[in-house]
Parts: sequence; C-alpha cells; structure tokens
Amino acid sequence: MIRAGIIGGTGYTGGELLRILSKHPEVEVVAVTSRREKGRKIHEVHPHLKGFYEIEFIEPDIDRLSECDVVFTAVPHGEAMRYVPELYESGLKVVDLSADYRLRKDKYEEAYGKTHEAYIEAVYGLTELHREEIAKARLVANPGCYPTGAILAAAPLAELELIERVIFDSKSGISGAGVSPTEFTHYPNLHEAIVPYKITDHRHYYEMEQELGRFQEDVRISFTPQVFPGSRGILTNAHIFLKGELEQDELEKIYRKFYDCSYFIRFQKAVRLSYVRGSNFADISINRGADRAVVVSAIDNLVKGASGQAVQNMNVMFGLDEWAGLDFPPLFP
Ligand SMILES: NC(=O)C1=CN([C@@H]2O[C@H](COP(=O)(O)OP(=O)(O)OC[C@H]3O[C@@H](n4cnc5c(N)ncnc54)[C@H](OP(=O)(O)O)[C@@H]3O)[C@@H](O)[C@H]2O)C=CC1
Ligand SMILES: CC(=O)N[C@@H](CCC(=O)OP(=O)(O)O)C(=O)O
Repeated sequence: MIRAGIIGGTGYTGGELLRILSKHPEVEVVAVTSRREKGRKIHEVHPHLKGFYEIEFIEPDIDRLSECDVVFTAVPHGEAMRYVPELYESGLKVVDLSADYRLRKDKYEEAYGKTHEAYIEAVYGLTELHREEIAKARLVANPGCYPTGAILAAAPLAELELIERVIFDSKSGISGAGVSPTEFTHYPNLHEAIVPYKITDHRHYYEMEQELGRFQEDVRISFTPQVFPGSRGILTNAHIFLKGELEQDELEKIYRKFYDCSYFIRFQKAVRLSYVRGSNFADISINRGADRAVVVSAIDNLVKGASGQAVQNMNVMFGLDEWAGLDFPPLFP
C-alpha cells in the first residue's frame, strides 16, 4: 500500500482527498494535519466521513510525515512553499494543490506580485497534457480549478495552432473560495446572484497562457471568472475564434484524437455541471457557430479541479492505472 499524508486536512480539498482516498485500493492515509484541530478525529471535523477513518489530525510537522510515500499539500498558496522544499528534499513524492509551483518562476512573481523564495521546478499536473513527465516526477503542481476546465477546452486546437483568439467565460461554485467564510461567500451576497470578479485580471490567466502557449506561442487569451450560488462545479464557455475554416465534424475529430486515451474526458451533446458532480470527469461539448466555435467544459472543481486530479496524478507517479480509486460515476441530480 502507498502511505499518503495530507497537509491541510480540514479544508475543502483536504476533505475531498480524504473522501476519495478512503476507497482507493492501493492507498492508506497515515497522516493528516491540522493546526487548529490537532488531536481530534477526522469525523469530528468532517462528519460525512464518519466510519471511514480512525486516525487523528496531527500538527503539520515534516518529521511526522516522514513515514509517507506521498504527501498532498492542500494549503493556501504562499503557505505550501513552507513545506514543499523540505518534503521534496526528503525524497518523498509531493502533489501540491496550491498555486506555488504551477508557474515558471518569473511568471509566478509577475502573477503573485512577490519573489518566490523557495522555488523548485515542478511538472504541471494537468494529467491529460503531461502524463509522461508526471510519471517521472517527484513534485507535481496540481492545476488551478479554472485553468483545468479552460485548458482542456482549448488544448486540442492550440496544439494545431488553430486559435486566433480564445475567450474563457467561467462560472464556479463557491467551494472554490475555500472553507473560511468571507464577505464574498456570505449567503445574502451570493444567493440568487451570479457574481463576476477579477473580471480582467484573475491570476489564473497566467496558467492558461503558460500551458496553451506551450502549444501555440501566439495564442491570445481573455478570461473572466464568475461565481454562482452553488457549492461545486465549474462551467466554462470557451469562445474560440479560429484560424481558417473548420467544420463541426473536423473539430470533433481533432478533439477525439487529442483525448484518445483519456478516461476522464467525455464528449457530450449537452454539458451540465450536474453530469459531473462528485466525479473526476471533464465533460466537453463542441459547437461550431458562424463566427466561432464554442467549446463548453464542465468539471467538479473539488474533484477534477483539485483533489481528484491530485489522485489521478499520484496514480501516474506510482505507475498505477490513472483511474484507480477514481472510477466512480457522478452524483445526479
Ligand atoms: N477549493 C477549490 O476548489 C480549489 C482549491 N485549490 C487550492 O488548494 C489549496 C487548498 O484549498 P482549499 O482546500 O479550498 O482551502 P481551505 O481554505 O478550505 O483549506 C486550507 C487548509 O489549509 C490549512 N492551512 C492553512 N494555512 C496553513 C499553514 N500555514 N500550514 C499548515 N496548514 C495550513 C488549514 O487547516 P488548519 O487551519 O486546520 O491547519 C485549512 O483548513 C489552496 O491552495 C487552493 O487554492 C485548487 C483547486 C481548487
Ligand atoms: C470561487 C473562487 O474564489 N475561486 C478561487 C480559485 C480556486 C483555485 O483553484 O485556486 P488556486 O489557484 O489558489 O488553487 C479564486 O478565484 O481565487
């Protein structure tokens, strides 16, 4: 069995890692940290996991994680870099869910407006794009939730350098903002609303630019995030203005070929968040219009957008089937 540790086990992605790993056939979770809840049982913080774990939260102390084969860092960006270098140097495999290692150093510093004091080169963990490098990696930087849905929607066309311009219009459930309540997440502020924010300057733009730019250097990207009053899911409408003429069937062929061996990519006529909820699937629909193609993607932000993809990456790093412990259907309705 692979012995797994989680730093940040009381948060939403930490809780989701615990849920997924509880049924993983090759993994035992041996250490889960919390500064606030140390000494308490897992189900005292995550009542939905009652009956699945006996262990208690421990202090985030690297020595206590040394018995692990893999550690997931599920803490806010800026905090993961306190732990990742030491974990990495101790020879463990690390999957970091934060933004600390996703970007090249200069881009990180531009996007986050500060010097990265603990930089290590990592593999960007969008599994469908980087499987071979992930298989050899000891540090995988799990992608942001918005970039996961957006990049998956545009990568097949970027690979062929067919994008004139792409506009990502994305709507996220509020669990993307983490477990701590804020004015932004406060019920009356969000209820019956769809709230655009960071309309022209969200930091996830840099991940989209970096990853699509690997395929097509001159790709032009715009991105606007919004939140809706639901817990889970990110729906992205990718408005793709194409270079040259491409019919619907040609577009479909390009996407099917690109995602040929990708278990978690499903092509659907209609894409709904409710068809992927609770699962690691990314559903995609392709719609050719007169002036552009609109590729719609749907993911669960806590699963394919975070903890599910982190487990998918761990599977690849340990040579397991990519879908091990993740081949469960979505929760509908
Ligand atoms: N929510 C989402 O949809 C997604 C989140 N992510 C990223 O994953 C990471 C975790 O997100 P999420 O679970 O939502 O965050 P939460 O805010 O829900 O939880 C983070 C947890 O980290 C712990 N923590 C905070 N600071 C530290 C620290 N310095 N040392 C140790 N533990 C710390 C806290 O636990 P305690 O106080 O008990 O120690 C807290 O419960 C973030 O970087 C986030 O951006 C990525 C993709 C999607
Ligand atoms: C709804 C909401 O607030 N979403 C978060 C993104 C969640 C995520 O993926 O953030 P990381 O890059 O930090 O991992 C935001 O806009 O900042």
